[in-house]
Amino acid sequence: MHINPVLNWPLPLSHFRSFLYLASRHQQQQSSSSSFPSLLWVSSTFCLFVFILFCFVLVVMKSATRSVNNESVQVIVRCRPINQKEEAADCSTVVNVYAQRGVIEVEHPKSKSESKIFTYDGVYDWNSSQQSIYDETIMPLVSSVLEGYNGCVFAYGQTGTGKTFTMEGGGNSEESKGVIPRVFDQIWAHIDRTTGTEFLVSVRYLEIYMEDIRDLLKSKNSKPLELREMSGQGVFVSHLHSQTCQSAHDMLKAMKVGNHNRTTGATNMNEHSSRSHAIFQISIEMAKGDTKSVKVGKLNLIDLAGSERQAKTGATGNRLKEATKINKSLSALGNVIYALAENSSHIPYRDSKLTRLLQDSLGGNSKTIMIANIGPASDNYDETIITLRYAYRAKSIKNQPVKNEDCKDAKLLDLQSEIERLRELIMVKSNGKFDPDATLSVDDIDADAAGSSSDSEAGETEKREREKKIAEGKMEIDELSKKLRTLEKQMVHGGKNIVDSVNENEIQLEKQKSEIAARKKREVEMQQQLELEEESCMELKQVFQTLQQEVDFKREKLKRLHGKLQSVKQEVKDNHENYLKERQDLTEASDDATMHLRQTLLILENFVPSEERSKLLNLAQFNEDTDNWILKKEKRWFNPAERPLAHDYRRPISDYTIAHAIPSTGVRYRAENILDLKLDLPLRTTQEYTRPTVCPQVKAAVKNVIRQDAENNRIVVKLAPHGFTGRGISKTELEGRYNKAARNMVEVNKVKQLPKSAKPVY
Ligand SMILES: Nc1ncnc2c1ncn2[C@@H]1O[C@H](COP(=O)(O)OP(=O)(O)OP(=O)(O)O)[C@@H](O)[C@H]1O
Repeated sequence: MHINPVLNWPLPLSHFRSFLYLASRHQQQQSSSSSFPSLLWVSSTFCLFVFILFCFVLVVMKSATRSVNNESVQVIVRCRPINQKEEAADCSTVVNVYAQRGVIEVEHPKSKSESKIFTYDGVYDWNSSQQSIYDETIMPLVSSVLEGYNGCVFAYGQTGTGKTFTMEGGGNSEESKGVIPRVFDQIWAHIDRTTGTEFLVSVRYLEIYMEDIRDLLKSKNSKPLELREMSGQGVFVSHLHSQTCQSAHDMLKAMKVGNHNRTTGATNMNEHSSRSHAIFQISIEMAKGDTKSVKVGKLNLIDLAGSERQAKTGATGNRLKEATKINKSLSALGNVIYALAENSSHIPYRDSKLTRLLQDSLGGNSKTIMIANIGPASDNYDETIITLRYAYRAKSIKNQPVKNEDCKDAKLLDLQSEIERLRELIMVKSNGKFDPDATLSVDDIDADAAGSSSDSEAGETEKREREKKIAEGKMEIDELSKKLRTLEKQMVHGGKNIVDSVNENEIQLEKQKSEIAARKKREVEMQQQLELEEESCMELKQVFQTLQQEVDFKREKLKRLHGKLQSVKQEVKDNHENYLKERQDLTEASDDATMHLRQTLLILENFVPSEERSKLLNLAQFNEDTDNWILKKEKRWFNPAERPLAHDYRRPISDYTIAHAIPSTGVRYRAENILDLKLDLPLRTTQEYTRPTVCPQVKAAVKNVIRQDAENNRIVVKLAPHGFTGRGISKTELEGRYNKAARNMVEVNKVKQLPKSAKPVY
């Protein structure tokens, strides 16, 4: 807004003021005339109108500045070194990394001239260190989270390209530490330095395995969790365990516990392949001084499972099922990226649990970094190109990060008020002498009691009762103090380790690092801008002196455009080939599933009686969400006394148990029958068995066939020199059975030729 130097008012206001001045002059001149009242009315109406217009402009400008706060998803690409397997298979390196320009070039394995070029916010080759990636890209994001923004870092790429290596690290050394442990260090270095602020840091860790959400901070067999959506909170996982941390070490411990519980497995492409998407969530609540205003920074650190082709990973059985689910959710992620990049009206977030959880990180309230991991080998050319294309598209996704200030639902506020309440309670109980660490001594109490009853002659019983009451009070205070200490422990006072951490050199170093990172980023951006401008300015710069020159220039331009057209055509062709490959993979997976289904149906139809089948069918129902058959929800008994009992277990009878057996809590007891399946007793017993009578013609026909087969040497009767009896059958009985069978097949030539000592083997 311009400032009028004369009146020193912003322009619209200065107009407003001049108008008032003119109106008053006019009023003075016309004071005697009869039109004065009407002029005053007109001028005041006009003033009001201008004022309203001015307010409106202000509001529009403010909302415009807010909507301008769009921020693109930052995309960086990291290429891992070629591995032994690839070297042994004589694969060549087809990836060239130009870090200064932020460019990745991928050569076609069969023709080097057919290379593809992609530009990103940052690119890192096989020599890049974990430290440089962190300092240059992640550190600024974590600083924003510590100011109250939401942040997200996710690693995406083909299996075995180094996502876990980048996010978690590749060993125990300091240099090999990945993004996640470095984030812990940065957060706690900040807390240690920030005086006068209280922090509440908590972590959660979950995995999405075969479209089931599992809590990684609980045991491996914990129940799958549900996704919920609430206005203001967005999409979140309900009942996910949240662990409060007091140090970087606590966070590291939580990460290790989670990693231990995470599902991994070996494939041809990676010995320790992650079979699930893992999301490590950090929440940092910050309250400055005594203010009740709390800022909350949330950070999602995501290690996605890698996309894979069955032909390369050699996945079968469970591994194949996992791969199908992984590919399905990654393809849903790809669709979301594509729709956001194309500004589509519908973004298919609901297609998978992963995309629902990433809803805020992609196109929402978050600062997001995508790390696209690729391999350099010619063998993975197709997969590398697919990853690079997705990453390129993700660059154009716009987010709207907003600082989470003055959060009313912050846990820190509850914690602070609970601590306050406990302190007051302890104060009241200890007669105004507040000291949660002090324990009241009996002598103090005795002295107190003696003082208050020195005049009266209290008996022994009264004294004992008083002592008992005092001891009870002491216990209560101890209990409250313990509770208070536990709560206080959860909250961290910033600046506690200021002496250790505020090392001038360290702070200086950190400042320099972020300056270098910002400069490097600017350089890359400028370089990219320069290249773009150079290209577009070429035509303008050209001075056409002769017609021939113009023709040459136009020909050159045509050639360039032709090249671009060819590369677009190639992209379409590649996409089509990829589509065909993906379809083939899906067909193979579907064939596998069909075969499995046929086998199961065959068993069902031939070995499971029809009434049992229909019983199962009545019990089962198909769940569209989980894409699976589940058993129908069993009946829940509101009155615990009505619940059926399994075997002779005891029914819960205590008030406490009954009070907790509310169906909504989901509490179950061992004695509850989850499925009330009644076993059908067989209609007949074995004693009632009678041999079926065989029609004599059939008997004769069978005998005939056996005889003919035996004559043609098709029946082989295995005999051993020494007899062996089966379980529960005596030797004589066995021989008797053998002789009977032999008599039945008396005509069999082979039997006739057997030595007399020969005995059968069963
Ligand atoms: N930048 C790198 N430098 C050295 N080794 C690396 C690098 N990136 C990956 N590796 C090695 O490559 C192998 C595979 O890496 P990693 O397990 O991280 O892949 P991934 O992408 O997480 O695979 P998946 O999707 O199957 O889980 C590991 O042995 C890892 O140590």
